[in-house]
Amino acid sequence: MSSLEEPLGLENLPSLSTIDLFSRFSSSACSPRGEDAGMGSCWIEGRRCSTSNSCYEDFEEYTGEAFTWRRQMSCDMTNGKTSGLGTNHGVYGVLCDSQYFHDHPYSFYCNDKGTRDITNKFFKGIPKYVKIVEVGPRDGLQNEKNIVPTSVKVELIHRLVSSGLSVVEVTSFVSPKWVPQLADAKDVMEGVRNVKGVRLPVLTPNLKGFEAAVAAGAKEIAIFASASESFSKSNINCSIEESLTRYRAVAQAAKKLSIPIRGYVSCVVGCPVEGSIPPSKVAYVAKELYDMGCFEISLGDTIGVATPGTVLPMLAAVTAVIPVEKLAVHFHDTYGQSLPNILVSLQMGITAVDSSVAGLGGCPYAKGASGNVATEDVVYMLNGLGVKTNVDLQKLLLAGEFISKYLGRPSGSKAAVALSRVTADASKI
Ligand SMILES: CC(C)(COP(=O)([O-])OP(=O)([O-])OC[C@H]1O[C@@H](n2cnc3c(N)ncnc32)[C@H](O)[C@@H]1OP(=O)([O-])[O-])[C@@H](O)C(=O)NCCC(=O)NCCSC(=O)C[C@@](C)(O)CC(=O)[O-]
Repeated sequence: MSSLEEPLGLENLPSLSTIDLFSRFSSSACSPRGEDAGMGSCWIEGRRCSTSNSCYEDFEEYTGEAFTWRRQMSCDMTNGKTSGLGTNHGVYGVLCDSQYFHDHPYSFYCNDKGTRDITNKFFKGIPKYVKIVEVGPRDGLQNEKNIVPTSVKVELIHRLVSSGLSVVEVTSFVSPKWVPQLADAKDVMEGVRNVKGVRLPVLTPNLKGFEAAVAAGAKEIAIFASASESFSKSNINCSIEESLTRYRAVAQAAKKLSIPIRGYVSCVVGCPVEGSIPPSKVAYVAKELYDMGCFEISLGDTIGVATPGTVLPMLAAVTAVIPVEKLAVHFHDTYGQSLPNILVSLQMGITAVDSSVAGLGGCPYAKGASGNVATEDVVYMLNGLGVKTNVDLQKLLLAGEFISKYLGRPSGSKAAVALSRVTADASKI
């Protein structure tokens, strides 16, 4: 059984006795900004911890939000219950507010106490807003064997931006010998020069890449280290420590130009060569990147072997050294675990999630790794949880359809496939 086929369990990980999970994630852990290494506002057990150290219950408000639903529902408001099937009848037994429903035909509004209590119990602490970092044009396409024309990449980026995504990672300034698919980085930047009001970061593996990125007009960059020694060597041809030395130079250069830097840590749970990766190693690399000045650290399950059982101790180790609001999660969906992994991450206080339209992706230097979690699936889940993303799912679906059609294969997003069937069925009625 290869390391990719073998599920990593909690028993593979070192003891986490040094990390007091309960005190860190309990309501008593609320502390003011100054006392908590700059954490500022955070979400703990459904309470918003303000800088004044006062925790106030906010979850009532959260559960009062609209839960988006893809099926039209209506209610018999005379007896407060849903009635039989028909053009104007609800089917899910949920109590509804008739005016609200009239204004929001694809939503329902829960005002049933039992529903609210159970939602409170299971989704305490989930943020109201999640920032999605779209990595499709970079992480998604970098593994494509056939070269995708620059014009298609640029069109994809425009479509993604128009769906409301506020951050779209557009390309990498890496060696074209290592990643031929992204050899047109400069031309892609030229094609998105006029895109305003969104962040368009690019990956830079060293000073050479950084200088090329800046010359091409990049306003934000990302550096990418690994928690696995073997993956670091196969991905960027140097050890972890050598990469950190390189990145310090890049960070200093970026600082001089006031260019924000995002940091990635890859293989945060498992590596194709080394198997399970200790959370302490992930925390160490993440902290080094944070101390260099990265405004956000994205924790990448590069080969998609994580489960909620391994994500939790990894996040516990990292949040012990870096404020949770400075972290993002980045899951690949090799074992179909991305959505539960994201959900548990949100419950741990994470508010930034990386994903790739149509589930494109895979790393050329992580054999067997499949695509990133699909952005459509993430948005669908967050909509269902009443968490805002500011992403228009319809427009996102069109972007996914565009690139899937170009690549000549079905979308890797389950939500996109299901929703396209719903539309096709509806058109036959
Ligand atoms: C880091 C290097 C460059 C080292 O590659 P190297 O071969 O060790 O580099 P070198 O310094 O010895 O130079 C060799 C040649 O590359 C050139 N070179 C050197 N640097 C650059 C540059 N920036 N841009 C363009 N060219 C460059 C350099 O000029 C020279 O050219 P030559 O003299 O032979 O003609 C290489 O290993 C590389 O480009 N690796 C990137 C691989 C990659 O992009 N992998 C996918 C990233 S995805 C990931 O890491 C995971 C993530 C972030 O998605 C999160 C997750 O999924 O978990």
